[in-house]
Amino acid sequence: MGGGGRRGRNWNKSRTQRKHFKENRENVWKQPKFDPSADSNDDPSWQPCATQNPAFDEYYKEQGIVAPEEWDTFIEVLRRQLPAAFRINSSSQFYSDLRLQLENDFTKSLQAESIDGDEVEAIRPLPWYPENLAWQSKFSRMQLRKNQNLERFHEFLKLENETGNINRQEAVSMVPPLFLDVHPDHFVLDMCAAPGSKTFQLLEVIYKSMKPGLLPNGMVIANDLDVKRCNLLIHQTKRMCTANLIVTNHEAQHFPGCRLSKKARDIGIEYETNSSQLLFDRVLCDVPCSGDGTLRKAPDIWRKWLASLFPVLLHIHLCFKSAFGRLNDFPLYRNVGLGNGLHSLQIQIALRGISLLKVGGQMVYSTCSMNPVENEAVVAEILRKCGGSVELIDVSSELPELVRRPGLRKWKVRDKGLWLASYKDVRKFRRNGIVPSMFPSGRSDNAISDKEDAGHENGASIESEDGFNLAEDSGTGTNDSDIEISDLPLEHCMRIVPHDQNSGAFFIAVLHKLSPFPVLEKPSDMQQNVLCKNHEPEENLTDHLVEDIDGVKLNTVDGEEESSSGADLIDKETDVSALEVDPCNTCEEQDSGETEVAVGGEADSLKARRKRKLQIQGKWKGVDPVLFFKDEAIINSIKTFYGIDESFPLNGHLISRNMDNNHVKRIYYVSKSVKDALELNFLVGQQLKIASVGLKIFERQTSREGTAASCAFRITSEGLPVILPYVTKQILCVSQLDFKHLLQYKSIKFANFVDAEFGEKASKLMMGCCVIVLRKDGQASSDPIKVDESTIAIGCWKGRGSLTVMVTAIDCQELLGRLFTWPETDKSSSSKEFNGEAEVLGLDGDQQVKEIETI
Ligand SMILES: C[S@@+](CC[C@H](N)C(=O)[O-])C[C@H]1O[C@@H](n2cnc3c(N)ncnc32)[C@H](O)[C@@H]1O
Repeated sequence: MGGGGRRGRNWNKSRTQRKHFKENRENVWKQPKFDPSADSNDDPSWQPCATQNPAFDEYYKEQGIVAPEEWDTFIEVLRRQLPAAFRINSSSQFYSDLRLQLENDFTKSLQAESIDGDEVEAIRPLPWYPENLAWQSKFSRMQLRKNQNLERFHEFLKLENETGNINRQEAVSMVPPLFLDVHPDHFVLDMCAAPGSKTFQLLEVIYKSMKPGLLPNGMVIANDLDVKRCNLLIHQTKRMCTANLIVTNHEAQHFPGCRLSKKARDIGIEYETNSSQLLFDRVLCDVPCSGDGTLRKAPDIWRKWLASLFPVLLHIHLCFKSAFGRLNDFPLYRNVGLGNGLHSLQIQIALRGISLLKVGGQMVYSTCSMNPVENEAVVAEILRKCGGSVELIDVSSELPELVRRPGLRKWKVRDKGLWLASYKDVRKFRRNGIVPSMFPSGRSDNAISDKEDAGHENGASIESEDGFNLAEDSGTGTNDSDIEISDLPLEHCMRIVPHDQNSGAFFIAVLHKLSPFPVLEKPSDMQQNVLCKNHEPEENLTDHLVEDIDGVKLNTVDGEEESSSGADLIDKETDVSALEVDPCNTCEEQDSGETEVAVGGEADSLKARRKRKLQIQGKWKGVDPVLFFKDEAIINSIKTFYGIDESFPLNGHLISRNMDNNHVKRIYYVSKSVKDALELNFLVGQQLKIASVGLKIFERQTSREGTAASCAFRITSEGLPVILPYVTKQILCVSQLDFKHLLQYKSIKFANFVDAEFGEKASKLMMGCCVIVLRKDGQASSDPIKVDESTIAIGCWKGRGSLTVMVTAIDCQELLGRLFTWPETDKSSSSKEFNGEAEVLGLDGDQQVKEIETI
């Protein structure tokens, strides 16, 4: 459905896409996995101890995560169910209608239904989220499902969630993108993006105020390491129907630099935007973390803190506590261990993010963990590693309604039952797992001597120590005067805790890149020489930084482990892999002499040949190749059939994922920004492993009436908003009544349209796909079609005797409701009505829609 604008983009999806989406994406309004309210409110066997964990208490009390006098409130709120929150998609064509519906209709009607005369507002906008676009409901998902009085609201949430008009998202998870300060022309990298709620938010900003038929200059690259979660990300973001997104599947800490080689630049190959590397204005670094900030949403985390224990140990633990009246120190620290274990990875990912940031750009580092080792310690290490090239921004005056606390400047590290105040407390045999950067000072120079450590190493076990103490008498015997305090301005970080505004917990830091990375503290002579020689320190240095941190060999750009000397590492740049044939692929154009030709000066032809060659290859095994679709015959047939205006940029913007042009089923559209990035990616040897790119705009189509259509491709629902202003043929305006009938009955014979003139015109369209635009109030049937933000259009199929909508049932339902008041929720009666009237009108309804399947 093409609303000429953003509305259509979000609720026009193919049947196939919807199916996949349903299978892959949790529709939280339908099938909650866990509902603590159900337990607490309805189930007498509910066990409060499921939300208790002495180890958790002990750990966070010691860290001073909240003041001692707040502790009880903090824990009490943590144990309560999390209010459901959701966001209106601000790029939806109907976003202001949705907001009005919430503000005027549901706010009042739900309050009237309020249970037990409860004073708490049934739903309310989150005060810190701009423009009343984010809302919180006091009802649990179970209440929404089971309470008849809430049914209309529940149906609303389900429908709008499925059509992409609203997104269910934990309130605090909405915060990091707000601090990223994204603009529509920004290149944004979302490093750990799945399942994609923040990516969706970023895309909304990129699309803000975009006119119909125009695409923003910016783009988002959303990356995730996990293939399955990448699929979730793809299906989540498909609801956004965007041409400005690339989804990639890399380890974020090794995200490709896509940097043109010096050699390539020397011979004149230049990336369109005159830059030689894919750099970003904004980076979101929402890293993998232990996740205890989501305890209210996922209460099983309470148990996971104890997961490594046998229940009997827990029992002993609790007995011990009651007998001796103090917290003991069993090794319950699964999450502490997890947090410690993630610390180095989090640093690596964040540093890679900084390295891919343009000078002047901003990065948000965030976690849903409360643990300072995953939070402040990581930020401190970034600042130390980057010298003065990165600053931590004070954003305390932004979003004043958002209650948050400054970051900590002191904390301790917990390891194997011991509290460690500084690195000198780390026993030698634990120094692989506990690193200096976990401590506030980040220093290793005061490490305990081997001699002192010998006792630990040779078997003086943890058990022999007094490991059952907290701060006052911690296992290492450290006292408060030993505790390190960071000299970095970590108070500029922010921590959101649950009891401040009835939310989950989150940690956020905003970093600003002031200059290229400095030279490493002690680079080897070789590195220094190479850096000076090439005058291009940044990428290489970044690579070294990563190497320095994790001690792991870098991957080369084509995925093979770097094993060469430092000089090679610099010299390799990206050109070698960019210009070489991928050994995994066979290519018609084997080109042993290409490099010499280039040096010999035939840069243009070489450039063209290389591009062509790389395009016909699929570099990444198991991933469909990304190819620029250039089949003139097909493109011309599409242009001619739909009369696509020359001003619509098609050339170079079409992508297929199939090497065989004769069997291309789907053609994707990419924005100029994505096109440029893809071109660069080809030039650098397809470093990006692209799982998904662009917007499906054309799809090969047939019907039960055969393939008589002179154009084999239909315009997809999601592609329609982009191309609608440029379509001059196969397009008709329809009256409100006939539009309503089309949505209701799905297929109408030409003779049965109320507006006979429209039926006549429709019968004269060419067989195949066409576009039907809803006529606006006051518009005459003879007026030319003008597309603006309020234009509503749908794709239809012109058959021999009838016109059939090519819009999914749920989209028809949503549009009917939105345009012509909501249909009854009683589906049985509405489908009966539909079938009965359809028979009278001689329609085949849904059945015919099903016949028009893609091939
Ligand atoms: C906190 S979640 C991200 C949530 C996401 N930003 C959102 O708002 O929907 C962390 C993600 O990092 C991914 N991940 C874990 N290790 C990674 C790595 N080394 N590189 C990239 N992604 C990674 C996980 O698969 C997971 O999807």
